[in-house]
Amino acid sequence: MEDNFQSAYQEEQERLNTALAEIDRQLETLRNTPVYTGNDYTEQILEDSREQRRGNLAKLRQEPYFGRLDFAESGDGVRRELYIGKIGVDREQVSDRPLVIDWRAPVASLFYSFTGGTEATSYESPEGLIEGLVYLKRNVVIRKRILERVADTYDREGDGPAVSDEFLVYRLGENKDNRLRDIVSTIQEEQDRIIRAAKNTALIIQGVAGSGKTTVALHRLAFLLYQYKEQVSAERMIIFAPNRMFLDYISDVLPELGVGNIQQSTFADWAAGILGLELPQQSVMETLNRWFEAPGGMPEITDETSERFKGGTKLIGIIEDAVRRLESGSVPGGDFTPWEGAVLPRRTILRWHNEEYAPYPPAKRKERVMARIHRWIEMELKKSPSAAALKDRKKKGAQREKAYGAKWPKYDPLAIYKQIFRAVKTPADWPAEAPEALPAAVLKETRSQLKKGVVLEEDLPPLLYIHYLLNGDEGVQKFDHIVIDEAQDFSPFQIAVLDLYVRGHSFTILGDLSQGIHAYKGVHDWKEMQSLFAPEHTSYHALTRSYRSTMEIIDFANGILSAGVHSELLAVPVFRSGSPVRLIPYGEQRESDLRAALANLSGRDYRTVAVLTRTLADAAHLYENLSEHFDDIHLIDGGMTEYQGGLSVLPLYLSKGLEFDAVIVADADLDSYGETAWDAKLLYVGCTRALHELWLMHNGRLPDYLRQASETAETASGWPDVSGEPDSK
Ligand SMILES: Nc1ncnc2c1ncn2[C@@H]1O[C@H](COP(=O)(O)OP(=O)(O)OP(=O)(O)O)[C@@H](O)[C@H]1O
Repeated sequence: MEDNFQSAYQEEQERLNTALAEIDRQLETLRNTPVYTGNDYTEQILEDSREQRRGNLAKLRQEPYFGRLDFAESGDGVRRELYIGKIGVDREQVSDRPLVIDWRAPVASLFYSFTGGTEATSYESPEGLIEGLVYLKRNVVIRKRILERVADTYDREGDGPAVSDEFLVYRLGENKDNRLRDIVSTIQEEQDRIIRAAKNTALIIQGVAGSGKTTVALHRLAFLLYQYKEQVSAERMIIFAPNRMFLDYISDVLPELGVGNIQQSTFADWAAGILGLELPQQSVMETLNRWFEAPGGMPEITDETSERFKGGTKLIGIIEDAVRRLESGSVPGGDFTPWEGAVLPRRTILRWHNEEYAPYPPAKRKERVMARIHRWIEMELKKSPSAAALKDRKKKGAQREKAYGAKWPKYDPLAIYKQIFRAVKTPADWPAEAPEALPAAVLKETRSQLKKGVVLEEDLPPLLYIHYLLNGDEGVQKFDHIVIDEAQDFSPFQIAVLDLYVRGHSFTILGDLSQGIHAYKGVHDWKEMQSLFAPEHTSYHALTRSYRSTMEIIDFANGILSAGVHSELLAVPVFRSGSPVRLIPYGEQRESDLRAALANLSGRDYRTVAVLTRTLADAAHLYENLSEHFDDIHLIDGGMTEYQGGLSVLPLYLSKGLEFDAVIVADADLDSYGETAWDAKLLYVGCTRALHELWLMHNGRLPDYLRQASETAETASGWPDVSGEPDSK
């Protein structure tokens, strides 16, 4: 075994030497090629491509590839060694194999989809299905040109028929810093299928916590850019994430994959940008406060809860009705008379509006009709009998044209939205009462909020829809693809609106219903989203394996899911064992116990440790105390734009999407968490943030689901033994 390993290592070292020498040579040649600065277009294109290759080779000379796959096609049966890296490189001499194959290339898919066995396997290539035998799947870790590790995960001539998880487990055992990383060397088969799925479908992915949803979405973008080079561009792709700090947390993955310029935004920022509204961050924080900081837990949610109603599709009908109503009475009454003696009959204007410009949306129609009127005035002016008359008519005409334009309805989304909620005077031909379909509570709340001039996050989808109905998509650059992360917190209305801004329903929608802690606005069942698309335009996938946490943590989190969330979407752990989950009752002093817990965990080899509290107010209070004792400690609130890693104190609901080497859940007891499924979801989110260590601190009165979880999973009670010996339940 040792000999095999030695020879594999030696073989890879030799191959690495050859590959590095060739990459260095190619880079040298390119660097010696004078940079073209002239105006010849073809030369400029060639220079761009040389510049890109210079950049790629400079990266590759540090870490040229990460995997090797030996594959023999059924046709000629010749075993070929294929080296797979983040970027493909051709050889200097033309050959049947590139020096490095891009991980996104069709043949590289075998590296991920092959799950073992001795049977022939196949992959889809542009020439059709290619069959053959896999002989070897090998992971090769190269850092800064040094070969650090060689691990075979499958060897046809070796002992086992299956692909081993050993290398994956080694990778998962590493500590994390303040950024999410790429996983190209260990993408798993179920993830690969999503990454490589065809572009023009709304993919809906339910994935348990830690199943790699965010990571997979980012890799999928890199894949789509490679596979559909001619059809998509990075600038026309967008990823929506829950907050700006999360965007910062994921911001390294795409550049690591050699992909730049993909737009990244929160829905609120993007929508406010299109609407030209200044949506204060304040309003996002207010929503969080209302739901998460309320004393006594989350307020009750019904279909008439404002966020939920405004996120549902019932409002669509009300909006369409209002816009139609406005439009039908839009052409002002009476003929248009720019000066005495010149008359443009209303029936002519109506013909332009209702017939000639009928295909345009209302705001564009108005624009066109007004432009036509302007041209008509200019023609009429030519008939002026004298220069003095011309001057007089010009002045009058301009004034009356302006006045006539002002008589049209104001095609402003916010103005119309206010009219729907009767927060301003409505047009004369509208009923005095607001539409019956608007629930009384939503009407009252929204009316008073709009009267104060406040626009909330929940108002953005309806406002955008009105904007779209008024202006259509003329002049709008549609997206080639949209990724929505944490999609369980998106409403169906948000998705319906986004569908208007993307070509070919090209979506990757990822989320986890068990983490649906924003139930007041999000979906409760993926069918709510699926039903927005024709069946042939959507497909559903489930990711059930969880990669983030140790088996002990996953078992414990599964216990919360079964007993508290009553969900069957349990996670399947990768076989990575660690310390038991620890439940620690507070002694005399809560804060000094939390301090001691943090001191213990941060004293180890971990890079990120978090204390999760029930509310932001708790987090702020605790932070004040802890910051006197710890240097590199940060308080995370909803307005943060950057995630710094190290030690963090944050309310549990803001930890969604993030991960930490070790997590301390403060106050995991009935004083802070009730027995409801929502409380259980909150704790599920918190517990699944931990990679290696999870400690729950409490006052002895645990919610029932936590008690049950602690009985079914491997847990330890109390402080760790100073001797480091494993301790009992
Ligand atoms: N195939 C893989 N190889 C190595 N690491 C992986 C793999 N898949 C996921 N991971 C790791 O698992 C962790 C969780 O990934 P990610 O945050 O993308 O999951 P998620 O499903 O979005 O999680 P959550 O919903 O809980 O926020 C990350 O550290 C990621 O690097």
